[in-house]
Amino acid sequence: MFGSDRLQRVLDAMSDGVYITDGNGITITVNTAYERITGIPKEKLRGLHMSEVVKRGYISRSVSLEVLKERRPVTLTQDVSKEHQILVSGTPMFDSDGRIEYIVTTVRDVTELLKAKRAQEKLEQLLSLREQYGASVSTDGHKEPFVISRQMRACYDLAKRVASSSAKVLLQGETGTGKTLLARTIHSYSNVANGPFIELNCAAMPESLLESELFGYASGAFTGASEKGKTGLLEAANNGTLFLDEIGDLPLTLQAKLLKVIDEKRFLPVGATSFKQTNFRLISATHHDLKKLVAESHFREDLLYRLSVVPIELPPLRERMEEIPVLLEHYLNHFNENYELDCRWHADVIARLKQYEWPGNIRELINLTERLMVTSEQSLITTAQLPIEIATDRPLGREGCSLKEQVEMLEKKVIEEALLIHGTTRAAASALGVDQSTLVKKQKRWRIEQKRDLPNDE
Ligand SMILES: Nc1ncnc2c1ncn2[C@@H]1O[C@H](COP(=O)(O)OP(=O)(O)OP(=O)(O)O)[C@@H](O)[C@H]1O
Repeated sequence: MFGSDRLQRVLDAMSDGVYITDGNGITITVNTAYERITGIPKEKLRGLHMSEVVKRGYISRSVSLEVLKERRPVTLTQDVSKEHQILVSGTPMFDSDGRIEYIVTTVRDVTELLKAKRAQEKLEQLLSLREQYGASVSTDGHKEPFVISRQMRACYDLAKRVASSSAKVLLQGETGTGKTLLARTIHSYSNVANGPFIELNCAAMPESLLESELFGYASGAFTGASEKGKTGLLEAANNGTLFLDEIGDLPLTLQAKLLKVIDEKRFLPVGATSFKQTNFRLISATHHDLKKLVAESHFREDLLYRLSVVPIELPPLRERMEEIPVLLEHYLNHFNENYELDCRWHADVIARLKQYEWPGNIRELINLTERLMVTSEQSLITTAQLPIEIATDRPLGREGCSLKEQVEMLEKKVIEEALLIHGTTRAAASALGVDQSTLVKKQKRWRIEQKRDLPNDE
C-alpha cells in the first residue's frame, strides 16, 4: 500500500480537486488542484472542522457536512468567490461497522461551463422572443400588400423613401387599415432588413408586465421573477426594428423611460445595476389622435416629437372604395383555396359592400369574407346572406317588437360587430368593456358564430 506521503503525491497529480475529511468532518488533506481551483492554501484547512471552514467564509456550503447528515453521496455547486463556481461531489467511505470513516470530495471548476450555459440560455431566450414577437399575426397569408388607391400609393411611396434612413416613423390610422403591414414593409426596405422585426402591442398588457417585456429584468429582481432573469424586447430588437403598436396606450411612466432609451440608446433592465446598449429602428402606430392625448396630458409632447419624425396617415377603407372589389376578390380566392371551396360574389354584393362604412377596415372585410364563405349553402354569395346592417340601411326599431327585444337585438348586433372587427372573444370583450365570460355567454345564447378561432382565444 501507499504511505501517506506517496498518496499525497498521487492526489497532487490529479487535475480535479480532492478534499478528504475523517468521519467527524475534520479536514485531513486537500490536493494541489483544490488549492489552485479555490485559491485556499492547504495549511489553512488541515485539521479544521468543515463547519469552521464555512464559518470562516472559505466556502459557501460544505458537501462533507451534507454527506455526514445524509450518509450517501451528495453533489452540489459552491461559490468560492464572486466569479468562481465549483461542482463538488462528496462520497462517504464506510468501515466494517457501517460508520463513516472518510469523506472523499472531488471538485471541478465549472465557471466557464456555467458561463457558456448562461450564454446559451440567453441566446435561446432571445431567439424565442424574436419568434414570439416577430411572427406576423396576419390571418390571410397575404404578405405583399395591395397598393391600389392614390392615397395608399402615396403612403407606400413615402414609407419606402424613408425606409433606408433611421428616421422614426409614426403610423396613424383606424384599426385594420394596414399599419402593421406597412411597418413590415418599411422594415423589409430598411438597412436592418436582415435583423429582427419585433412587434409589441402596448395596449395588450398591464403596465408592470409591459415594462418587464420591454426592458427585461435582472435575475431575482422581484418575488416570482425567474432565476435566470429575462431578456427584454429592447434588447431583442437590437440591430432590427421595434414596432410599438398602440403607442397611445403606453403608460406615462413608460413613456418617460422610452424617451430615455431613444435619446441614450441604452436602458436599465428592471432590478439591474448596469445599462445595456441597444440600437434599433423605431416604428410606432396608433389609432388615437396623439396631439389630443398630449392636450389631455395623457401623452408626452417630447415623446410625440421624437416618434413622429415621419408621420404617415393611413386612410380608412371607406375613403378608398376602389380597393374593395380587388380585396374582396383576393380574399375570396384565398379562402376558396384554404377551404377547398368554389365561392363567387354576386355583383350586387360587391356593389353593396362598396357602400358600407367598414369600421373595422380591411380586417373586417377579411373576416366578413371568410364568414360568408364558410356559412354559405351555395357557391354564389348574394346580398340575402349579408348581415342586416350591411344589407340594408334599415334602422333597428321595428314595429311589433318590445323594448326588451329591441335592446337585445341591438346588443346582439353590437357583439356580432365587435367579433367581426376584433376577431376574438377576448379582444371583442375588452373593446366593449365587458368580461370575456359575459360575452361568451351572450354569444352562446344568441348563437352568434365566430368567424375564426385564433389560438389565443378563450
Ligand atoms: N394593402 C393591403 N393589402 C392586402 N391586405 C392588407 C392590406 N393592408 C392590410 N391588409 C390585411 O388587413 C389585416 C389588418 O392589417 P393590419 O394588421 O396591418 O392593420 P392594423 O392597422 O395594424 O390594425 P390594428 O390597428 O388593429 O393593429 C391584415 O390581415 C393585413 O394582412
